[in-house]
Amino acid sequence: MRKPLIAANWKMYKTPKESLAFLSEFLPLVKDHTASEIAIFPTMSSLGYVIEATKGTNVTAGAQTMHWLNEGPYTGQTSPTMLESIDCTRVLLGHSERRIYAHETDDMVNLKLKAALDHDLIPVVCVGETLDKRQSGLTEAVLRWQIACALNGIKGASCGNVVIAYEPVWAIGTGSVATPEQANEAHAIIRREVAAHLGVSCASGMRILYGGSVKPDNVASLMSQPEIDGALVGGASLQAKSFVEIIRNATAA
Ligand SMILES: O=C[C@H](O)COP(=O)(O)O
Repeated sequence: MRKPLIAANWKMYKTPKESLAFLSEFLPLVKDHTASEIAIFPTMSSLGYVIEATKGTNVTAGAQTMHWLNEGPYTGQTSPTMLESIDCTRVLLGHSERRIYAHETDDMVNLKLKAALDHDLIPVVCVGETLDKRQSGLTEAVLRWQIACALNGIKGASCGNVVIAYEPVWAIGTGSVATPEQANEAHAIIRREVAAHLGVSCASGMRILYGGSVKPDNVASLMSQPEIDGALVGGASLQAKSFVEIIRNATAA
């Protein structure tokens, strides 16, 4: 049984003060929630504050990206050891906005995934096709390629905590959510590809989240699909009430 994970990706929103104001409204509203895990990925400037404020609660926090090396002359980067040093437990890897705007490649995502596993950080590896690729009938090929590259050289034994997020690029921030059936089909492709690399038992235990215009009123139908194990929420996670509604609706059925 895969426990759902509902995660907020705050992208480049919220100062530390705004992050803490969100938490003071949000944490009391979810304190008794046990039906899913809850995670927040704030900006790097807010991360330490959010980690401290969520200690001892049912909410955990993670970074939106990291480098794969422990230190070096890489201006602007944060390393896995630096995340560990502030008690960070999770990290997003290969988000399409990182792939597009920071030119992250599949090989870099693979290096980052290996580093995350070496440092016991729980990774959420993001994959997803562009509209152009979907319209050209290449969704399956893109997903299989991205998963194969990300998992290259990784052993099934170390897959326990890996989470995948399927985020069709055309659904991110557009209001054009994938239908539950489209998302379920994509998740099934991803799970089959994971099984081919890491084995069936690893794949069947792995959580695959859906991300892309998730809102309080569409999360339940997405979560009703057998292959969908949670959500990675952008815009609708920025308001505490809306994110709480998503968390509740995701596991209400
Ligand atoms: O990481 C989250 C996704 O990019 C989805 O963002 P969105 O919910 O604003 O579409």
